[in-house]
Amino acid sequence: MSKPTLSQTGGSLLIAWQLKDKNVLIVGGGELLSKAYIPAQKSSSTSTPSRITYYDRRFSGPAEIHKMDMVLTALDDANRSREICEMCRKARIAVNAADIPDLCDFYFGAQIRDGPLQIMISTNGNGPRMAALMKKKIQAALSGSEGEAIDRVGVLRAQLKERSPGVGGPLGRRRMKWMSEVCNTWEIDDLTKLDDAAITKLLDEGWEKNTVPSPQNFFSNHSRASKISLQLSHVGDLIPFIGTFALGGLCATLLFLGHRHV
Ligand SMILES: C[C@@]1(CC(=O)O)c2cc3[nH]c(cc4nc(cc5[nH]c(cc(n2)[C@H]1CCC(=O)O)[C@@](C)(CC(=O)O)[C@@H]5CCC(=O)O)C(CC(=O)O)=C4CCC(=O)O)c(CCC(=O)O)c3CC(=O)O
Ligand SMILES: NC(=O)C1=CN([C@@H]2O[C@H](COP(=O)(O)OP(=O)(O)OC[C@H]3O[C@@H](n4cnc5c(N)ncnc54)[C@H](O)[C@@H]3O)[C@@H](O)[C@H]2O)C=CC1
Repeated sequence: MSKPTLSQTGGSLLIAWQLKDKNVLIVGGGELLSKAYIPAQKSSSTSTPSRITYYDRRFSGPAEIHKMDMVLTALDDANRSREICEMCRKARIAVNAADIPDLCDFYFGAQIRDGPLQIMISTNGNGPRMAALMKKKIQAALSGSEGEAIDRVGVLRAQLKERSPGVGGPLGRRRMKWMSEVCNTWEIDDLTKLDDAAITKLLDEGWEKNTVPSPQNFFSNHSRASKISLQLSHVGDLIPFIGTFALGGLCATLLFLGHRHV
């Protein structure tokens, strides 16, 4: 198998764009929109999420794209779509026109989502159906636990940064090395077992001691520790009986001594 190389025909910048606090305008979108974005929300404004505002009017001109961070057109009128793209280009707003790839600043891709895990497959406009097929192959190679594992790694990483804060420098390097080592040496299933208590333990026994325990040792200690505490609690259950025996023994001894005196 040959190593992947950068395509001679050019690629795209693949980024995870944060929509939070951004304004996105979708112009048009009948059937397409109802399938892809906001099913059945056009007719009932009460069920529209507050993040989405539906304007029941025709696109009026450049004022509509003012303050927009991104514009999508999904019209049954290709000429109007082209005009809107032109306006966006002038205003330097990123635009996507359904069905006119040549005019698009960006394309959508096939997506796999599992909690915080997002995989986008793009053929850069060459073969959308091929993107869908690649998605199936990648899905088949995933166990389904990756999203949960990444979620736990996210919590571990946040707590590590809270415990040892600061940007860059030797501490930053040490943090990155330790986190990488945890991710490299622990399997996906091991990472999913990192509940909040285990995360604290891993930071105490791993990070603080500048080591990364093997998951086998980490979890067997964990369960041995809980077995020992279980046994101790059984010993605790016996204390009343031991106490009774001791008291009985003491009484018997006193009686015996008393008898001897008589
Ligand atoms: C540029 C882009 C739109 C953009 O982002 O602006 C675009 C454009 C066009 N698609 C067309 C056709 C088909 N599109 C699909 C499917 C998908 N198309 C998607 C994205 C994109 N399609 C962007 C490029 C992405 C890339 O290159 O990787 C996916 C990945 C994601 C999504 O739709 O959100 C989604 C799969 C999602 C999934 O399964 O997960 C299928 C197959 C199917 O439905 O199964 C077919 C028929 C078979 C075929 O043509 O391959 C045509 C008509 C061509 C014609 O007339 O002949 C055009 C226009 C043109 O090419 O001119
Ligand atoms: N339906 C689908 O699955 C797909 C559609 N497309 C493409 O996406 C585009 C839209 O498709 P559909 O949603 O199916 O079409 P549609 O005909 O159902 O919806 C288009 C909508 O745009 C509105 N519109 C037209 N001119 C307008 C203007 N000036 N201002 C505001 N709204 C306006 C119309 O009132 C209509 O609601 C087409 O170019 C189509 O080829 C692409 C991929 C899939």
